[in-house]
Amino acid sequence: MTDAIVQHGDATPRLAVFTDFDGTLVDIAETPDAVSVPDELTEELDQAIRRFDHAFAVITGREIADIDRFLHPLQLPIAGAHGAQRRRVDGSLELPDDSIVSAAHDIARAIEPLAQANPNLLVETKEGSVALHFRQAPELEGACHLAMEEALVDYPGFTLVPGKMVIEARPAAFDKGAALRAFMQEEPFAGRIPVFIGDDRTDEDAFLAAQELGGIGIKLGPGETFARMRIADVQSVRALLRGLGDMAERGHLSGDMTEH
Ligand SMILES: O=P(O)(O)OC[C@H]1O[C@H](O[C@H]2O[C@H](CO)[C@@H](O)[C@H](O)[C@H]2O)[C@H](O)[C@@H](O)[C@@H]1O
Repeated sequence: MTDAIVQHGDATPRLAVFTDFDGTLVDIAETPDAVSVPDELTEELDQAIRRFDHAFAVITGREIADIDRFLHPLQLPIAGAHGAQRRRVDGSLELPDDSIVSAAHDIARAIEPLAQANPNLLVETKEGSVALHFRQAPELEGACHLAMEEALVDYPGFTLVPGKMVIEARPAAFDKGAALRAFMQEEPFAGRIPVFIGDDRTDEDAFLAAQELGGIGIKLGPGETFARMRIADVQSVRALLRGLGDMAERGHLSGDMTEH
């Protein structure tokens, strides 16, 4: 554990906690709509908000509206669509320009013929990004990458990001690290130690951002990573959030994670 987090006594470190959604707060499912959100998760997140004095946010590839639907009735601070959208603690929104939103729709239209020819592919059009899912047709991974590359030729402002059985196009100007930094400039995050927990390649920018700001990245599962710590699975993430929240409430911090 870093010196930054293990401090006891008078100098209690105050954490700003950020988590990814899919694969981190909930287990991966066959399709984006099929994820299961246990009631206890919303209760635990509600408790986390209070224990971290509202310095808690989700940074996700999904749209904000999607997370609101899954975590109803909670309305957390969220960076959605890989940071293209952001809802601050006070509820105010930063949304992408119309040109970005319409470019995402154009990219989705360009890849639609591939999805129509292969019903097991799924195009997810978001406000500012597009995902092409091949979880149910893994043999089409190469074709999906190719279709996305071709679709992006006319949109140099977009970049491709591979995820779990998905290839996504997002504006190059946004990523999860930039979203974390934006939150960290605002109350109640400012001045706290950032912790970011995620499981996927798109989370690497946020691991780096958290660590550059004096905090810690925690990677769920195997695979190369910039994160300095690892955690095993979704259940352990939820246990960690409960534990950190409990210790924040009691005024000191420690944890049960593996440094690598
Ligand atoms: O940043 P995240 O919160 O991890 O979101 C990343 C993407 O998650 C979703 O896709 C992934 O989860 C699906 C449900 O478990 C799974 O079926 C899919 O294969 C995964 O790639 C979501 O649909 C995307 O929009 C997010 O960008």
